[in-house]
Amino acid sequence: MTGSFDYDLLVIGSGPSGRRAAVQASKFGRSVLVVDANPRVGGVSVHTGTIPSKTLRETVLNLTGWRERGFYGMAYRVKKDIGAGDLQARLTKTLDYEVDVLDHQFSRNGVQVERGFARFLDRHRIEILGEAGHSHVVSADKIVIAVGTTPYRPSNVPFDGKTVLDSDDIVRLSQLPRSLTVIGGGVIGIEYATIFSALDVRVTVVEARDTILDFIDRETVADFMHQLRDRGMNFRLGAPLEEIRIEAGQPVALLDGGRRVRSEMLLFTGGRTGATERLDLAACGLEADKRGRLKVDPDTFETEVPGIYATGDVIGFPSLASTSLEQGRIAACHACGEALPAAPSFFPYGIYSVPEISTVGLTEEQARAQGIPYECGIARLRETSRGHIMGLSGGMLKLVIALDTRKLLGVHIVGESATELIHIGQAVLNFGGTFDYFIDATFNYPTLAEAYKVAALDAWNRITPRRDELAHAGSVPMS
Ligand SMILES: Cc1cc2nc3c(=O)[nH]c(=O)nc-3n(C[C@H](O)[C@H](O)[C@H](O)COP(=O)(O)OP(=O)(O)OC[C@H]3O[C@@H](n4cnc5c(N)ncnc54)[C@H](O)[C@@H]3O)c2cc1C
Ligand SMILES: NC(=O)c1ccc[n+]([C@@H]2O[C@H](COP(=O)([O-])OP(=O)(O)OC[C@H]3O[C@@H](n4cnc5c(N)ncnc54)[C@H](O)[C@@H]3O)[C@@H](O)[C@H]2O)c1
Repeated sequence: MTGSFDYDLLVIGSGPSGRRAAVQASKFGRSVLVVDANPRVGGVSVHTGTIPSKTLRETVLNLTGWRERGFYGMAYRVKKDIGAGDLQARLTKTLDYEVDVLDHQFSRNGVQVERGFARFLDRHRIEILGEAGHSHVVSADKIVIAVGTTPYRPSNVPFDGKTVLDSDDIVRLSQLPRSLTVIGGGVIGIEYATIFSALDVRVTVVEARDTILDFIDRETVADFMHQLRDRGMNFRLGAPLEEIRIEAGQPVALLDGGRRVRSEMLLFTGGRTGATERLDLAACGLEADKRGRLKVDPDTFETEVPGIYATGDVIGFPSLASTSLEQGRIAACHACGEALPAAPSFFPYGIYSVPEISTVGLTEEQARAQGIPYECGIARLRETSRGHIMGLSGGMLKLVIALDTRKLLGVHIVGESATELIHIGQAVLNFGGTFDYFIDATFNYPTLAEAYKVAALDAWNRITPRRDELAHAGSVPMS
C-alpha cells in the first residue's frame, strides 16, 4: 500500500501505451497495477491489430512466394493450396510468444496484472469486475486510461462473423473467400485488401472519399494504386456504402450512385471507436467525444482531471502502436514527477500493405500548402542493383527538399522494405540534415537503401543548372 492508496499508479489496458506506462513507472520505483478485460495481456496490438495483421501478411508473402514472383512469374507458389489453417498456425505461435514475452516483462519489473473489466467509482477508485462475476475495488494515486478502441459497427452493416466481418473477426477466419469486398480505404482496409489480393482473392475496395489513404503523398498513392490495379484489384472511389443485402448467402454492397458489389465475403473497416462507453467516466469527472475519445494535454497526456492520464488510441490520431508506446512513457514520467523525454518532431508512418508504404515528414502537398519552395527527387527501386537481384518491378522512393536551405522535408516510400528504409530518412529529418547527406554518404552495395542516393542525385540534377545549359545561355564558358 502506498500512502492512503493501494497503488501509486493504476493502468487500465495492457496494450502498447498501458504496458509502457506501467513498466516505466515501475522502473521509477512506483507500485503499479495493470487491469485488462482480456484474459491475455497485449491489447488490440497483440490480439486483433498490429501483430496478427503483420503475421498474416508475412505468412501470405512466404507461402505464396510473393517476393519471388518477379523472377518466376505470377503462377509461382511455395505452397500450392493455401487455406485458413495455414494462416492460423503461424498466427497462434506468434501471438503465444508475444504474450509470453509481455507476461515476463511485467513480472520481472514487478508490475502486478489483474484480469477484469475496470470502471471508475471516483477519481482514485476503480471497480474491477472479474470473470466469475466477482468484483472488488482498488485505489490508486494516479490512473492511466489506455483502453484503446474497438471496430466501429454501424447499424446498416449486418455483421455475422462469417460473411460480413470486422477487423477483429478476420483474424479468426476459418475459410478463405474467393472474392472479398473491403468497405473503407483507410490503413486497415488497404492492408487487408492487398494481403488477400496477394492470395489471389478477387478484391474490391469501396471508399466514400475520392481517394484511399488520403494523408499520404499523392504521387506515392498514385504509384501504389497503379501497382494494385495492375494486378487486378478493383476500386470504387467516391462511393459511400448505403446498405448491405445478403442475396443467396452472399453479401451485396449497395453503393451511393446505384452500383452493386457482390462477393463471397465483406470486410467493414470504416474506422474505430474509443472503448470508453462502459468506463463510467462521469464518476471521475471526464467525458468522451462522440467517437469515444478523450482529450489530453499533448505534452503530458494528462486529461483535464489532474492525476488521470489517457494514452494510445483512446486519444485519437495518430493511433499507432509505435506512438502509443511513447505516449505511455511520457505519461508515466509526468505522473511520477520525472523529467519528460523530448518528443522528436517527426515520427514515421508504416503501412504494411502489399507493397508496403512508409512516410515521414511533409508530403509534397503539405510543402506546397505551407508556401515552402521545394524540389523533389525520385528513385525507382528497380533501378538499384539490389532491386535487379530481387526481381523488383515496382517501388519508388521520393524525397521532398527545401530549395533555400537544402534541408530534407519529407520521405515517401512505396515498395519492398519501405517500413525499414524509412528510418534512414527519419534520422536525417530529426537531426535537421540536408539532402547532401545522401549524396556524400557511402551506402552498402547492393542495397535498396541506395535509392536514397539515387533520389538525392535526381533532386540535385533538378536543382543544379547544367553547365552546358549555362554555357549556352552565355553565363559559363564551356571548357
Ligand atoms: C488491424 C490493425 C492493424 C494495426 N497495425 C498497426 C501497425 O502495423 N503499426 C502500428 O504502429 N499500429 C498498428 N495498429 C494500431 C495499434 O494496434 C494501436 O495503435 C495500439 O494497439 C494502441 O494501443 P493502446 O495502448 O491504445 O491499447 P490497445 O492495444 O488498444 O489495447 C487496449 C486494451 O485495453 C483493454 N480494455 C479496454 N477497456 C477496458 C476496461 N474497461 N477494463 C479493462 N481493460 C480494458 C482491452 O481489453 C485491450 O486489451 C493497428 C491496429 C489495427 C486494428
Ligand atoms: N500500419 C499501421 O500503422 C496501421 C494499420 C492499421 C490501423 N492503424 C490505425 O488504425 C486506425 C483505424 O484505421 P481504419 O482504417 O479502420 O480507419 P480510418 O478512419 O483510417 O479509415 C476508414 C476509411 O473508411 C472510409 N469509410 C467509412 N465509412 C464508409 C462507408 N460507409 N462507405 C465507404 N467508405 C467508408 C472512410 O472514408 C475512411 O477512408 C487508423 O487511424 C490507423 O492509424 C494503423
